[in-house]
Amino acid sequence: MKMYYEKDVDTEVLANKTVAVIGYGSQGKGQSQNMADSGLKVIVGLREGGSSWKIAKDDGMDVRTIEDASKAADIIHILLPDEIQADIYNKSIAPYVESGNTISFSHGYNIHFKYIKVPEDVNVTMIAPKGPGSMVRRTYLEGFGIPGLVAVEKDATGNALQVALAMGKACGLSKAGILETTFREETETDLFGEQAILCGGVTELINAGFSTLVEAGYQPEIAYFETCHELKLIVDLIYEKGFAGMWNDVSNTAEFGGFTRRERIINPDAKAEMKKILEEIQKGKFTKEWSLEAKTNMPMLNRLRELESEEKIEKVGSKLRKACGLEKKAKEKEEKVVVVNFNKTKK
Ligand SMILES: NC(=O)C1=CN([C@@H]2O[C@H](COP(=O)(O)OP(=O)(O)OC[C@H]3O[C@@H](n4cnc5c(N)ncnc54)[C@H](OP(=O)(O)O)[C@@H]3O)[C@@H](O)[C@H]2O)C=CC1
Ligand SMILES: CC(=O)[C@](C)(O)C(=O)O
Ligand SMILES: [Mg+2]
Ligand SMILES: [Mg+2]
Repeated sequence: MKMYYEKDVDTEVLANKTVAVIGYGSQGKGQSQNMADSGLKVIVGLREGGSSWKIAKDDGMDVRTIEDASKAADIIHILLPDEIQADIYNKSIAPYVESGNTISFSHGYNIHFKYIKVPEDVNVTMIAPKGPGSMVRRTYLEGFGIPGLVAVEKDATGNALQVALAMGKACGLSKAGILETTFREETETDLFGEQAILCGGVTELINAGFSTLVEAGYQPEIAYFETCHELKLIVDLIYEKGFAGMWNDVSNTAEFGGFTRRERIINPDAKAEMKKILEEIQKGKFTKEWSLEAKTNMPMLNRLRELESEEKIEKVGSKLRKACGLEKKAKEKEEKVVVVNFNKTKK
């Protein structure tokens, strides 16, 4: 399918249109600020009394209730947690959706698994950054951006793709490129990626390496630097120059050892398990499990969060990141967010 870059996208289609971003969390904050800084008319829909309300206000955003924002919008971009989108949509958005509006997402989950049903005369689109919300904003301010995905589930107005692409360009995604996909493909690959590689697989790999060294009697600090801290530096090389670029930059010793031992770690059993995880996503097993968990106040997720915070690597890592000022630097990066369009820096 097609890749779209800056030159391929015209934001004129959004001239005089109002985009209501519902939610001001990881994605909502970054995307709203980027779109506002790109000159779009952005309003933010939130629940009054929630913590985001003040944050968005302090950032200079036009903040309204979800209902009022939905009423005023031509495009309603839903950036709420996936597990609550359907309830909020049915209660606070659907009553105000008008013919010719666009309902937009950054993950296909609720449309693909049919939790949200949109009227026939309304566009259903997705513009999904392939990265965390904080990086959507940070890379935009650095004059670049992260890649994105675009999909159209329903084109009621005849220009749904152009609307979604224009939002992507305003979010800063078309510099790195926006790949056309489908709601099914984005949903299944995103769930697979975050479970098997990006969030689940990588933390388990790191922790297994860390505890192997600590249990063998090495200092926890050296285990942390070796298996966690340095991983970013290695992945940065892969991000910039591919596997070959990384292998070229590391020592021959690391290259020989890495090539000859890696398949003993990520072995055929690991690959077979990845296929099973993908199948559970495709067949709806994961979404059933997650829906039940979300409906019952997330007992398992809360317990797993607790156990994770008690992991030795978290304690050792936090101590080291604090001691070298890394945690402070990361916080400053988050706070140094300038909402250029309103010529305001965060108070
Ligand atoms: N996180 C990421 O990096 C990525 C996320 N996505 C997708 O983007 C979408 C948004 O994800 P993300 O940004 O992580 O979401 P967050 O969990 O960060 O969303 C938090 C926002 O949702 C609001 N919210 C939470 N609960 C409720 C509620 N019950 N009623 C009203 N508002 C509520 C919060 O407001 P309050 O302060 O009032 O609680 C806050 O503004 C999802 O579809 C996700 O899959 C896509 C790519 C990457
Ligand atoms: C950051 C991202 O792309 C994820 C992992 O898919 C998500 O947060 O859902
Ligand atoms: Mg993702
Ligand atoms: Mg995801």
